[in-house]
Amino acid sequence: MNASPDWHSFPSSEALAEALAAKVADVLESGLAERGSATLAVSGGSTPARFFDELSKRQLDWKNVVVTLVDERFVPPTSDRSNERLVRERLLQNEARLARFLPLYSDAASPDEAAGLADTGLALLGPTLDAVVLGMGTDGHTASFFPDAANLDALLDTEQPRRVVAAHAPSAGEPRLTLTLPVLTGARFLALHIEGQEKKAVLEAALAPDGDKPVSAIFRHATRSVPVYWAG
Ligand SMILES: O=C1O[C@H](COP(=O)(O)O)[C@@H](O)[C@H](O)[C@H]1O
Repeated sequence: MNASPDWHSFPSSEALAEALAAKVADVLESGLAERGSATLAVSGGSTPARFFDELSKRQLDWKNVVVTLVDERFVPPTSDRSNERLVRERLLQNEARLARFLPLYSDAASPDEAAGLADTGLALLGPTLDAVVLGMGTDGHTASFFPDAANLDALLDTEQPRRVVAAHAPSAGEPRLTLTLPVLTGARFLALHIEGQEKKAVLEAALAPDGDKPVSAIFRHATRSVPVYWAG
């Protein structure tokens, strides 16, 4: 299916962060009410920090929420490139300090071994994540689906049995660990959070009928409409 983007545009990053935090908190609240626990996978990079600040202040039964990452750089959490570090510093604070965190990174001998360990951990969260918030780079990558990833076909395989795999792409800077396409598109709530005119133009091109960026695959294979949270 080709999921239509559902644009939510905001005049500022602050307004976006508040609205996205309210929506994600609602989704987690529903998961908690229906199943007694809820799962959330968030992206790293520079965009989500304000959203994390807002979400961390929401009143929820956080001790029954598991937070994990959409993708991670193969660096320890002490690195300023670590997505885990960002989540610990900006999301697992305030009310959300009680949430459990499932890292993708581990001190394994290789990214592939770390991905195997993270895959086992993710399986314990059940087949369907409650909420996933993706980001996107100006090259059209989302998660760690980089256009030049050597294993892009495996990352974007709709039948991929693994939940987490390693990604090796020269443009990524370091090896990555990433959730795979079926885990992301199968989430009960899946949103894309982008900011700025440049990313808007990249996404519009990716969503054109001939769009062929990694992020295009998300919309092509999502099972329901994907809200795009955008601030100019
Ligand atoms: O490398 C990454 O980049 C994307 C986008 O990051 P941003 O800095 O442009 O917001 C992010 O979604 C992904 O999680 C991260 O690992």
